[in-house]
Amino acid sequence: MTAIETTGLTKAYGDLVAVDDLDLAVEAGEVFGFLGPNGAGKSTTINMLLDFTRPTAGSATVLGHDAQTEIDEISPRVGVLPEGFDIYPRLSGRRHIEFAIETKDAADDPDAIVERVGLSAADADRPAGDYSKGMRQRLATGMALVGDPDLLIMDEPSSGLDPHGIREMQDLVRSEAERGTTVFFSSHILQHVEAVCDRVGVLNDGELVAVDTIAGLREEIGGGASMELILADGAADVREPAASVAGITDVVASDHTLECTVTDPAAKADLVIALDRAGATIADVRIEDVSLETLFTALTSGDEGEAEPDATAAPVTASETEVSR
Ligand SMILES: Nc1ncnc2c1ncn2[C@@H]1O[C@H](COP(=O)(O)OP(=O)(O)OP(=O)(O)O)[C@@H](O)[C@H]1O
Repeated sequence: MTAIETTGLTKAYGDLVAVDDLDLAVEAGEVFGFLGPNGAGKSTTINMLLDFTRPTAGSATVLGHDAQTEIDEISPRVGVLPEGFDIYPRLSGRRHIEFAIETKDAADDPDAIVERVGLSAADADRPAGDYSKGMRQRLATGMALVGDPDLLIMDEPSSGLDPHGIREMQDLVRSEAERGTTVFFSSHILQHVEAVCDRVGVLNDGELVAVDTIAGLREEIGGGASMELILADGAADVREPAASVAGITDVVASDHTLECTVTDPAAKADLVIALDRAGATIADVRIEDVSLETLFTALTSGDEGEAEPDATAAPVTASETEVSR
């Protein structure tokens, strides 16, 4: 069964087409990453799935029901972690959870939910207005989990979380998926998506530019790994035999180092065999996959096929790679 299916889903604001003819299918039980740079149309898509916004054209079904005409069938079975969640500053965290339980007419234990999202019992008693951004995000996640939803829609769930919180959120997504929940996870931070998602859909300027596993996307972009070999007797003499291996390009020899680009994964072994036959003694080998940043820059800037390997990619700031325009 498909948990989410959109057909020609389109939303225009005047001349601006925020979501353009989107055909997307997310299978039940899947953790699906919805990726794209700022302004790509992710939130607009989510808003149409939840009938917060009406499409200009096309349609969507959620859990088998039409998102526009059967939202009352959908809402009780969906947990939503919205982007920019509003709190009631004077109400405690626990009261927020209790409120969500009452609204959904669910039977959850508020303390169990508080614990599940990593808030302490003492924090749960504090007014939510005093919470840090990360604590608010945990609270919003807890409210989304109320009623054991079949589908969890998370809009930038790692927003405001520290690295420890991000790991906990990823564990939580995995454990929800193990319970059979479908998770639709929107983000512009690639590592967060790669860590938890079975497949990703990449949105750019309102259009879906790719749907695949991260490994599949890497392959689609051209394999593009880089390989560096250290040769005991120097690299100059084996440049030619290396360059003649199918799937090996851009061979550069300097001193004892041979660097090249691998466009076909099978060529790595062929290169080692070719160098051995040419009499080279390989002292070390280093292989780098295409970086996520390079991969998504290629997907979202229209430079498909020009992905560069990690070794030559621009330095990544902090520990995150973001899709940026
Ligand atoms: N109510 C609105 N009126 C006019 N334009 C809008 C409206 N809502 C969204 N847009 C525009 O639609 C485009 C897509 O916005 P959207 O919020 O869906 O992107 P996003 O992928 O969720 O971005 P982000 O990662 O920054 O949250 C943007 O150009 C945005 O300015």
